[in-house]
Amino acid sequence: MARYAQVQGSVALITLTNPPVNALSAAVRLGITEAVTRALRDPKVKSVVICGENGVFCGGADIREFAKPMTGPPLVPMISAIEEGDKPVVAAIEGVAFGGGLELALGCHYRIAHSKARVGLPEVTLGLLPAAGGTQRLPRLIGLAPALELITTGRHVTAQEALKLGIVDKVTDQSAQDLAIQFAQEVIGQPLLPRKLSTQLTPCPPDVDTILDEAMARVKQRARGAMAPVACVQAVRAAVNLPYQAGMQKEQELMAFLFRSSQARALQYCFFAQRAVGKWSLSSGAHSGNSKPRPVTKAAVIGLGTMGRGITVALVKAGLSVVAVETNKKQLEMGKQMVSAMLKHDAQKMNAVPRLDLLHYTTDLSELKNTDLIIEAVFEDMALKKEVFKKLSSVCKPDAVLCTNTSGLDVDELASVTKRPELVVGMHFFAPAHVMKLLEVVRGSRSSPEVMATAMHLGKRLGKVSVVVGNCSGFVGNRMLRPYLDQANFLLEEGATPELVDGALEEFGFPMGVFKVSDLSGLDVGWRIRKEAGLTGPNVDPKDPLRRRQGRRYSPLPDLVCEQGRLGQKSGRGWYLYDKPGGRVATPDPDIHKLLEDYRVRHGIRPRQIGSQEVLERCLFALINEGFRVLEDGMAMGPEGIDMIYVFGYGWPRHRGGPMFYAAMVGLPRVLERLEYYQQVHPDVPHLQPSSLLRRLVVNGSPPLDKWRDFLQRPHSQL
Ligand SMILES: CCCCCCCCCCCCC[C@H](O)CC(=O)SCCNC(=O)CCNC(=O)[C@H](O)C(C)(C)COP(=O)(O)OP(=O)(O)OC[C@H]1O[C@@H](n2cnc3c(N)ncnc32)[C@H](O)[C@@H]1OP(=O)(O)O
Repeated sequence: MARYAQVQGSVALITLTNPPVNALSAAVRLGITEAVTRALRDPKVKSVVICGENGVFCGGADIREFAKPMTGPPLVPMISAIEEGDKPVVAAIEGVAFGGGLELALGCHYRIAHSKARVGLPEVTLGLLPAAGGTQRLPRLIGLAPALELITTGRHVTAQEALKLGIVDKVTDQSAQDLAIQFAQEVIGQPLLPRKLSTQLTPCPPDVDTILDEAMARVKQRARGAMAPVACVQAVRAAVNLPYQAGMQKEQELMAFLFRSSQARALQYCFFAQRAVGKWSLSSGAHSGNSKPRPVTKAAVIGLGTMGRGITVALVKAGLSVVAVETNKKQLEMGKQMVSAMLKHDAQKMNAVPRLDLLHYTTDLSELKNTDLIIEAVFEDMALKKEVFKKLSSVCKPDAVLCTNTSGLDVDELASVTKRPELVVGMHFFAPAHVMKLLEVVRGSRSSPEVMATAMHLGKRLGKVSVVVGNCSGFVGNRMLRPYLDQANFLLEEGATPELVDGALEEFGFPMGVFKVSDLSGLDVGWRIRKEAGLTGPNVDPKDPLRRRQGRRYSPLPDLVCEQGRLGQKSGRGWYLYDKPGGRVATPDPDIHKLLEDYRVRHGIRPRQIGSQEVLERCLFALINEGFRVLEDGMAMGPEGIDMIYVFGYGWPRHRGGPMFYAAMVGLPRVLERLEYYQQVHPDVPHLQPSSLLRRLVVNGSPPLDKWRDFLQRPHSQL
C-alpha cells in the first residue's frame, strides 16, 4: 500500500498505492510508517519524496473506515515521525491532497504541486475537523485568517492559489514527482527546524480575537445548526492561544466529539449517497456500467421562460452548442438578453470569456434538424407540451433524444405522441436551473437504457447530482412535497401562524420555511395547479364542503390568500409582508393573522397552542411517509436517491442526511408511532396513514437503510 524505492542514489521515494484516490487506509498508514522508518534509518538515504500513484497524491483518511473499529497505526504519530525526522521530506502533489492527504503533506518539510493539483481540508463537509494536525499546522503555515476560511468551509484551492497562500513551495507544469526528487537533493543539508511547522508560532495580527469572534459569528450564522464549523473555529483558536501539543490535544477532543455525532454520520452518508445515485440501474438489468450514452454536442432548448433560460445557461457553461427556440418574438428577445446577462455575469466571476458564440436563437423549430438532444421547457400544460413533442418528432433527426423539463406531468403521455417513445425521457431541472445541483431523470415506461445513460451523462457534464426516478405524478420530489404542504396549511387552520411553522423548520435547518419558500416561488403557481386539479375554482364538485375535497381534508387557506391578490414576494404580500413588490425581507403580517382568525371563527375552529415538535412531526413525518410509499411503488432506486433529491433540490439540511436517513436516525418505530397517533387525530388525512413498507420495516426490527430494499415486495421497480 506504499511502495519504497531508492532513486538518484540518495532519495527514498515512497509512493502511496491505494486506488482510486490513495486514501489513508490502515494498510496505507502501515506502509507509510514502515517506509519512513526505513528511509530515516538507512544512512545511504539523504532525503525523501512522498507521492501518490496514478496522478493522485491522496484523498485523505479512508472515510469507509470511520464506521469500523480503528486498526493500524494512527495518523498523528505517523505524520509527527515524518516531521521530526532529520532528513528533508518533500511531498509531490499531483491530482489532489485533501484532508489527511494535505495533513500528511503539511508534516513534510516541503511541498511541490503540479499546476492542475488541488489541495484542501474538506473534513468540515463530513461533519469532522482536520484531526491529523491540520487545524494546528495550517494556521502556523499561512496565518490565522486564511486558515480559518479554508478549514471552516472545506474549500478546494488550486495549485496557483496554494502557492500564493504559501501552502506549497513550488508549482510545476511538468512531473511534480520529478521536480520533487530534484528538489529533495538540492535541500540536503539545509536547516530543517524552520520547516517543521509544529515548532513555529501562528503568525497573528493584533486583532486576533476580533478575527476569531467574527469567524465564529459567521459560521454560526451559516451553519444552520451544523456543529463541525463551530468546532473548527474552536480548534483554530487553540492554534493561536496554546502551544502546539496542547493545541493537538484540543484538536483530538473536538474530533472525538464530532466523530461520534449523528451529524458526522449523516454527512458521510451523503458523501457516499451522492456517488451511489450516479450508479443507476433499471429493472431490465440495464445499468450505468453497461449502457452507453449517445454523444451530445449540439443541444436545443424549447421555451425561454425562467426554466428554459437557466437550462440554456447550464448547457452553454458545460461547453455545448445550443439552439434556443422561442416562438414568441418578444419573449425571444427578452430571453436572449437575460441569457447573455447571466452568462456574462458568471464569466466575470470566473475571470473568463462568456461563450455567447455557442448560442443560436430562433423562432423556427425546423432549425433543430441537426441537434442531438432537445429539452422542452414550455409552459406546464399537457396539451401545449404534446403539440411541441409532435412537432419535434417530425422535425428532429430520427435518433435525436427528446427530453421534457416537466415538473410532474406524465412522460409516457408525451412520448406517445412521438414516433420514438424510446428516445423520450424526463429531465426535471430545479429553479434556477443553472444554479441548483439537482436533476431528476424521469424514466418513461419506454425510455431506452441508452437514453437514460445519455440524460444521466449530460447531467454529470452540467455538474448536477442526477437521480433516476419513476414516472409518477410529481415524480419523487414534488410528490413528497404535497403532504408536507398540506400539513403546513392544516397547522395554520388549527392555530399556528406562518412564522411559527417556518421558525420550526428553519430551526431544524431548512434555509427557509415552507411559507417563505411559497412566497418566493409565487403563490399563483400552486393556485393554478389546484384549479386544474379541480380542488378550487369552477371545477370543484358542488357537493364537496369547503374544507373537504375528493374525499379528504382540504385547506382552502392558500386559495383565499391568492384571491386577495397576495401572490408572494412578487406582489409584495403573500404569507408575509414585504417592503415592496419583489422585496425579499419577510415580516409577519397582521392582515394574515386576522385572515386566519376570521377563518377559524367562520369554521368553528378553536385555535390551540402548537409547538415546534408538532410542526416537525406533522410536516416531516408526512413527507417521509410518502417517501416510503415512493420506495414501495418502485419510483426510486433506493432511499439514497430520495435523500439526495431533498438535500440538493429542497434545502433539506445536509447534516441531517435527507428525509429517509433522518427517519432512520429518529428511529422507525418512533416515526410509525407518531404517524399512527396523528392519523387517529386526523382520520380524514390519508397521507398520515403509515405506509406498509414502514410497518414491515418496524416489524422486522428496523433494519439499516441499506437493507430496506430487501423488504420491498417484488416485482416493485418501475424503473
Ligand atoms: C470513538 C472516538 C474516536 C475518536 C477520535 C477518532 C479520531 C480519528 C482520527 C482520524 C484522523 C482524521 C484525519 C483527517 O483529518 C480526516 C480526513 O481526511 S476525512 C477525508 C477527507 N477527504 C475528503 O473529504 C475527500 C473526499 N473525496 C473527494 O473529494 C473525491 O472523491 C476526490 C478525491 C476529489 C476524487 O473525486 P473523483 O475523481 O470525482 O472520484 P469520486 O469522488 O467518485 O471517488 C472515487 C471513489 O473513491 C471513493 N473515495 C473518495 N475519497 C475517499 C476517501 N477519502 N475515503 C474513502 N473512499 C473515498 C469514492 O467514494 C468513490 O468510490 P465509490 O463511492 O464510487 O465506490
